[in-house]
Amino acid sequence: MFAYARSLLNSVFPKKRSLEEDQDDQSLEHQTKKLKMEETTVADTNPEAQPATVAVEPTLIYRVKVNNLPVRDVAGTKKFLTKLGYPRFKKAPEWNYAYISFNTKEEAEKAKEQLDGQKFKKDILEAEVVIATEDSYRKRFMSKASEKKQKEEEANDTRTPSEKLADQVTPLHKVPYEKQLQQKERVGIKHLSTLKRTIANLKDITEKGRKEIEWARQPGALPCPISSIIPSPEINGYRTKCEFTIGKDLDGRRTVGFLLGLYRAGITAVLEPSECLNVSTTAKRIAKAMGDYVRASEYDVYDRSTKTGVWRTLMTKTQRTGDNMVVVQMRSEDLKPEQVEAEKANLIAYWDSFKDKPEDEKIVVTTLLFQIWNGDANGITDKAPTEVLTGDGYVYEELLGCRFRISSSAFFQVNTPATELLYAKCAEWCNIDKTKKTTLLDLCCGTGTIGITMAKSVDRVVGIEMVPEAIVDAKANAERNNITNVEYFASKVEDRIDIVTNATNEEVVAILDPPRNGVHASVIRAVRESSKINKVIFISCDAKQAMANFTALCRPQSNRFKGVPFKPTKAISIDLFPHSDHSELMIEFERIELPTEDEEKMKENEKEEETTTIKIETIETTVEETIVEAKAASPVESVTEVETTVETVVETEVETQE
Ligand SMILES: C[S@@+](CC[C@H](N)C(=O)[O-])C[C@H]1O[C@@H](n2cnc3c(N)ncnc32)[C@H](O)[C@@H]1O
Repeated sequence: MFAYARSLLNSVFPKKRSLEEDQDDQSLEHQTKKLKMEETTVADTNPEAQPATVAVEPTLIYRVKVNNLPVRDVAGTKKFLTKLGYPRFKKAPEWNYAYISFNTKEEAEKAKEQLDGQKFKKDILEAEVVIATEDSYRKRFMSKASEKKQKEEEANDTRTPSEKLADQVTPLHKVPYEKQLQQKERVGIKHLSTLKRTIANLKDITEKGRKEIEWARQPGALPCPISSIIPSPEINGYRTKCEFTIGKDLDGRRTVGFLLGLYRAGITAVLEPSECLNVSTTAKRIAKAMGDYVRASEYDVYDRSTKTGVWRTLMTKTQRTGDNMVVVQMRSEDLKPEQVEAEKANLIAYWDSFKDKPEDEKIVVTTLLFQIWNGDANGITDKAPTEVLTGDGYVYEELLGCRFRISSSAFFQVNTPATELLYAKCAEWCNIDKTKKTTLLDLCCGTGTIGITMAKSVDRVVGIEMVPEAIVDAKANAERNNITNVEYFASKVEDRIDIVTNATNEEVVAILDPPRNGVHASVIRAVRESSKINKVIFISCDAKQAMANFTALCRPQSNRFKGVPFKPTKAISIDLFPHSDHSELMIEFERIELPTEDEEKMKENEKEEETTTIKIETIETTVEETIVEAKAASPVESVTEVETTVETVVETEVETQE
């Protein structure tokens, strides 16, 4: 009888689901499972990981080996390294060390500096930078079984080499564009829900901290609204920058194109990009013409395994203004200076000859650059100078009514029409109040595009960028577009956090458009501590990797993260990379508003009164409903008995709840 009444009550007072249960609801779980697969590919073929090569090109892996870690305590190590900004590492339980991978030597050295000498548990950590070839790295971490499986898969692979290359460079090329967009939209949703869950599940949070992350503890999967993905206006041939390898194809013929990504007995095959949908017709034509040139050359192409040969890399920047930059890289160790000079003259004459060709073969190279590189790393490098052979050494691009100069080493988004949509949306979200004096912090500003296109609606723009050539471009770009309220700093943002911290004006808005792995944690700390910044627009081309930044921006205040935290308020994905599995995710973060002490007290009182009233009202209704239901469902029992029992249970409920 009592159980019956209890079950009736349970149907009216359902057991409260935890927030975690709410978040993990069926549909999301299903979505997450589906997305797990996508997630793995995101990390492997990120557009900015290999912005120029498109194909998987890196041959050197930069890792930091962290020694003196506790054996077995992987969870503790994860907590410790995540706190320092390194959530991804490799450690087997029996190792007393871990490996953290980086894209560049500089990043690895920085991490080494940070980790070396840190105290963890009872030990002082020792960190060292380890550089390995991708091949040896793969062997080190690939088990015999997976190596065998891969070999079997390769043997059963019936695709032509061109198809393999297309699958590698543009993995979604067979998926209808509408479906690609749906897939990318789901990825954005998944990242947002991960952010919410990560914040909600943070451990050791004080009562005050809980209030700061109240938004993450609300029911529902998403922390903020996400708008429909913005498609790319152009879906084929949109890439303005490509970096091609000069090597040999599967038949040993000298070829200019992308690495097929297969290593067979030290041989790396290069294939023409003819089937790659994202490469522009001009870039394909340039690659083909350079192929003809190296085939006719008396010098061989560079061989990565023996480190011999001459022709190494070709980079193209093909803008919609009609400007085309070609950068040719060679190894000169075996050549005499006069042979190098003769080759430069040949290249000038060669590219010049394409200006007068029939329309379908015509190539107008507006600037030709040349780089000598005898080092190991592959690709155009900033460690060697680039010589301008023809033109002024720049290409120019039009974007949102402004004209931008781009040098060979400067970053510029590779899909111009989609970038216009991204920046226009970013400006809309900045929602600049023109009656107020606003400073716009353009962090990781590249050639200054975002700040310059928005400069007229703000009082001041401050741009920080680590590539000095890009800052020279940014200054020239501001001048060219008659923008006078900008200031630029050639530095890593983390080395000039004073600029972030000291930014003052009536309003300060920060736009963070970092590389795929985000910014150093100190930048996020500076943004949080700069009380004038109330809005951050974060543009990320790899939200999975930027998650540590998002979390750092939103986590409650602590000794390490001071300053009132932010919360995500809206988000949108923009597809800058059709046929690849990447897109940009833009998130608006706003500083949370904490109630004052008085407001807090008033709220508490109101809440208490409200809860009591609601509970009493609910209980009254419940008693009535329950009695009616009980009467209907229990003809054999005495109605009075049912009434009494139900009332007893309700009273007990009231007592416990109050
Ligand atoms: C995704 S790009 C964005 C550039 C620019 N906002 C644009 O849209 O053209 C990232 C830029 O951050 C720069 N960068 C990378 N790490 C940096 C750091 N630690 N400090 C400052 N700039 C950095 C890169 O050189 C690159 O220009």
